[in-house]
Amino acid sequence: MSDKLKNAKIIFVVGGPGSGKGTQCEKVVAKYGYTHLSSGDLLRAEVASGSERGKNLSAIMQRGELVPLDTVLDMIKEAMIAKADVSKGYLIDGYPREVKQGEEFEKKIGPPSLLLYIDAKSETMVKRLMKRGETSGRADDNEETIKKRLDLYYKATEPVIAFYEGRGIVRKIDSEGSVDDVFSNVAKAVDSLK
Ligand SMILES: Nc1ccn([C@@H]2O[C@H](COP(=O)(O)OP(=O)(O)OP(=O)(O)O)[C@@H](O)[C@H]2O)c(=O)n1
Ligand SMILES: Nc1nc2c(ncn2[C@@H]2O[C@H](COP(=O)(O)OP(=O)(O)O)[C@@H](O)[C@H]2O)c(=O)[nH]1
Ligand SMILES: [Mg+2]
Repeated sequence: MSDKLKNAKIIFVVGGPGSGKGTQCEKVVAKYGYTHLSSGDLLRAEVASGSERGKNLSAIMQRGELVPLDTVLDMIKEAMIAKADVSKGYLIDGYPREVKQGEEFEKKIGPPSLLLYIDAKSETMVKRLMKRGETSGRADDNEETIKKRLDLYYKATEPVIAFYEGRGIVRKIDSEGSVDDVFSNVAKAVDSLK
């Protein structure tokens, strides 16, 4: 476990693609001053940098597959350490994507206090992503890749929720409603930490 992050308050934000994780995280940042780290955003920044590592990542992400565990974890850890002196806590968005990622995170960084499970129906997620794709410029917001991302979510990521349920830290949030309705439930869960 890392020294600088020893007492860090950590919230995992898990849910399917397009469920509204990023949207809710922004609101938690505004209200609670947490640091938002989206693993997808970190990877996209690496791709945008034009680095050799970024080129490899780009192809994997366009196929809707998972990039190697160590790559994402190192990026998250670096970003956490950079904010350690000023952060009230961390929202880790879009990670863990599989149980193994959670286990490695805990070995290298520490345990989460809460897992926010942002839950929407698959039709809702597809609809939101197709709409987001009109303006996002994301290479993976297209019908074919969305389908692969959803399949992988149900296969690899849903077991993560069951894994942490055993520890009693999962709060399931229905995200079919409006952004503000969803946030009122997210806020209750975050408040329960204090
Ligand atoms: N821990 C992670 C996070 C992201 N990715 C890669 O980055 C892509 C985009 O991740 P993210 O932005 O988190 O996408 P989604 O959750 O699918 O969508 P959203 O931004 O809508 O949450 C994933 O499909 C995957 O290829 C990954 O491999 N491992
Ligand atoms: N109606 C509705 N739309 C939402 C909600 N949350 C997010 N969206 C929309 O759904 C899309 C995906 O949201 P995003 O936060 O990027 O989801 P993520 O993929 O889980 O990070 C965005 O275009 C949002 O505008 C919500 O609670 N209600
Ligand atoms: Mg997102």
